[in-house]
Amino acid sequence: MEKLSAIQCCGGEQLRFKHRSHSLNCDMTFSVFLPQDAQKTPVPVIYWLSGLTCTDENFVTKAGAQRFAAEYGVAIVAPDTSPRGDDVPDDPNGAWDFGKGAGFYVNATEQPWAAHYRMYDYVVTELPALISQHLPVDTARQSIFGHSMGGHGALTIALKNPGKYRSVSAFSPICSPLNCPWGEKALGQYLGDDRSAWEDYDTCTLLGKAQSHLPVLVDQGSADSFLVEQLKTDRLLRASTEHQYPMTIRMQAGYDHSYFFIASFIDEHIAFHANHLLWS
Ligand SMILES: N[C@@H](CCC(=O)N[C@@H](CSC=O)C(=O)NCC(=O)O)C(=O)O
Repeated sequence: MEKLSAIQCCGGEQLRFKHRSHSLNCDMTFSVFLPQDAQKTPVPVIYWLSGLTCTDENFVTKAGAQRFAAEYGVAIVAPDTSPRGDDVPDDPNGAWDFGKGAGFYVNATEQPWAAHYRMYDYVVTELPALISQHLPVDTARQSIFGHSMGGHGALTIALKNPGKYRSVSAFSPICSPLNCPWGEKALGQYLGDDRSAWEDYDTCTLLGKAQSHLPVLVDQGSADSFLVEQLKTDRLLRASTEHQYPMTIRMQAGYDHSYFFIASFIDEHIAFHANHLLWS
């Protein structure tokens, strides 16, 4: 693991690393905020999963999360959103909602994607092992959150791995990739035509299979231009009611899909996770 940068921030450090990923078969970068407390003792960790078109840097530079992570003494790890490099296949037409920048946090089974597009394994297994080996983080105390495609990633990963994460939250998540154009485009190519294989990565379907409940917080802006066609928060509301899965879903009046929305509520999301990581 090679350290690319280290910048003092809010009493702690904003770090960036590069490493060879065996899950993704390529070189990857990721960012980590370590609070000052990490100089004394391993700290709990929250994973942030970004959305379409993002790298590890969007969240680091736009969300304003470091001040609150420092306050609660938690690390935040922000991976990239897809495999990278010249050997990694991309959308032939250069689309922004498929291929590089759009890994969808799944393990692809179809060619030519299967050799590299394994973001699920990368986030769930490889990255936690790597950071616990090299950084002062306590991966027995983990939570996960994300935005849009990353909100879908956070929710599905938490639901598929009971006991691994203490809490999950999402801003503007894609609630049911089985039922929206972004999801149909990505899962259809990464996983193939058999839609039953997609159910394993569909939050609304996974809620119906859950044997236990973890704390869930979702924020959605009412002025989000993707809400009706892509995100479909109404489906999440219906599924949580139908399957009696308790969660807090808040419609935030007037907010759009941008990082200005995330920055407006990031303090509440970090406090929510800190509550479960530090005191429960
Ligand atoms: N390029 C697109 C807009 C893409 C976009 O809005 N991406 C969002 C995530 S969308 C769902 O996963 C994002 O987080 N962008 C990065 C940022 O820093 O804002 C278009 O032109 O419409």
